[in-house]
Amino acid sequence: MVLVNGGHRTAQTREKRMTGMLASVSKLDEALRILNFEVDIIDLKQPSQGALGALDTMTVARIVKAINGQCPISATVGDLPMIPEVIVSAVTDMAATGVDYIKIGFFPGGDWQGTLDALAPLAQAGLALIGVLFADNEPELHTVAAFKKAGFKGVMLDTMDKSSGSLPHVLPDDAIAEFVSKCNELNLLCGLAGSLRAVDIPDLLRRKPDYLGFRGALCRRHDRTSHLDDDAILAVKKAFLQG
Ligand SMILES: O=C[C@H](O)COP(=O)(O)O
Repeated sequence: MVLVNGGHRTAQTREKRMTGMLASVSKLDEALRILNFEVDIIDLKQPSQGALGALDTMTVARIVKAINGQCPISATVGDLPMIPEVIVSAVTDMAATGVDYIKIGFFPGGDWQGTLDALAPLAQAGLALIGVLFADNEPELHTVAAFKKAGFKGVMLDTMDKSSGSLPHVLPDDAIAEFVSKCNELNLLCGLAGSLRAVDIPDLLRRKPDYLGFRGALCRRHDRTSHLDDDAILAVKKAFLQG
């Protein structure tokens, strides 16, 4: 079980093995609106700024205060270069907002190991860090062990190029299965995302990740930079229930 912020918010238990729904939102009114749909994690990001575009920390802090522990919250630190001091600074700033999880994209190039080494003390100090690997960047799945070693709480697979299709289109099923099983083996929270559509949900649920993450599928015309759409959100919720 993962307890954060003194344990008043609890991520789902590994024993339960139910897949939760992570919903990405970009502003306070969207966060309050998605709360009504009883999602499992509210993920704060600015989709117009990239795959893991960040919201400014003042906005994040305001949303954390408004949600007031009713749902776990994650936030991204942006599409940043893999320079240890740049990432550590962004993570430290984001941690001050009180979010439960901080998502860090591991983009091609740069100093991955140096970044992990620099983040390890923050993880040891209690920050719940989630590494994000990109399925359309030929992810080396053996790197999952390095996240565990650095003290990360979990790892997500997402896509960088949102026009490249949904995760099951860019990564073969056996690679997705291998990723989930590697995370389980290492007792890391495991998330799958990447332009997922409601039709992708049943097959991915069979892999039993801890979370499936969505932005585009929750929006008008499946446009991740557009507004949330209640019918689209309900279609995703329904696919979860039927899966
Ligand atoms: O963390 C999940 C992402 O926000 C997924 O965004 P997307 O569904 O538009 O690829």
